[in-house]
Amino acid sequence: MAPKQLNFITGNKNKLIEVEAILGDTVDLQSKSIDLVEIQGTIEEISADKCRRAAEAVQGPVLVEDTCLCFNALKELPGPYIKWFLQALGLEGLNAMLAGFPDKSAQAVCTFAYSEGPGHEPIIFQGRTDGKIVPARGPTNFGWDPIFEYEGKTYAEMDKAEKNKISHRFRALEKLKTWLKSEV
Ligand SMILES: O=c1nc[nH]c2c1ncn2[C@H]1C[C@H](O)[C@@H](COP(=O)(O)OP(=O)(O)OP(=O)(O)O)O1
Ligand SMILES: [Mg+2]
Repeated sequence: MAPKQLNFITGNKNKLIEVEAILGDTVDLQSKSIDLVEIQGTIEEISADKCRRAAEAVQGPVLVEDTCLCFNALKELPGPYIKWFLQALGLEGLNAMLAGFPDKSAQAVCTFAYSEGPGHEPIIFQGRTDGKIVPARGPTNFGWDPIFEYEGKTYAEMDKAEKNKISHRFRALEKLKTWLKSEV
């Protein structure tokens, strides 16, 4: 059964702002900031595990999301570990990682996981946007937005509405929305 309300658990306020903007009034969105432990593994394993932990933490239905930035030349690394690479190396360092490779292409991957509560298997919704890694351009308020270029503009150079029409997060939420409608 699809829920009428979603409780989005995230410690990242920029994610929440985008999710609110993309979902609009299609669903009643609640949220709670919890810093969840994240395991190592495939993208799907990490999201599902994060979802189970969130369901345990709030003892109820939850939505979580995990974002990856995959460099194709590096066999999709840093992937789910991008947060720690960004923190350690910064935007310039992420560019430098690709210095020895002609292929600068990358994929932004967003994986939502929804669970009805503790003991319920998470359902996964994934969206992907293909782009390339470039020297930083645009405002630096959200993660790696300034170095991810899609069709000539970095995410950071786009206004919010523009990013929210083509982003990995938008594409994942389209699938979530379809599921919400199909289960009514
Ligand atoms: O659209 C995005 N544009 C640019 N940067 C982004 C985006 N979305 C996530 N990010 C950054 C945040 C974090 O450095 C890493 C993902 O890590 P990730 O674990 O999914 O996010 P988080 O720890 O900040 O929040 P959460 O509490 O939901 O796990 O990429
Ligand atoms: Mg996280």
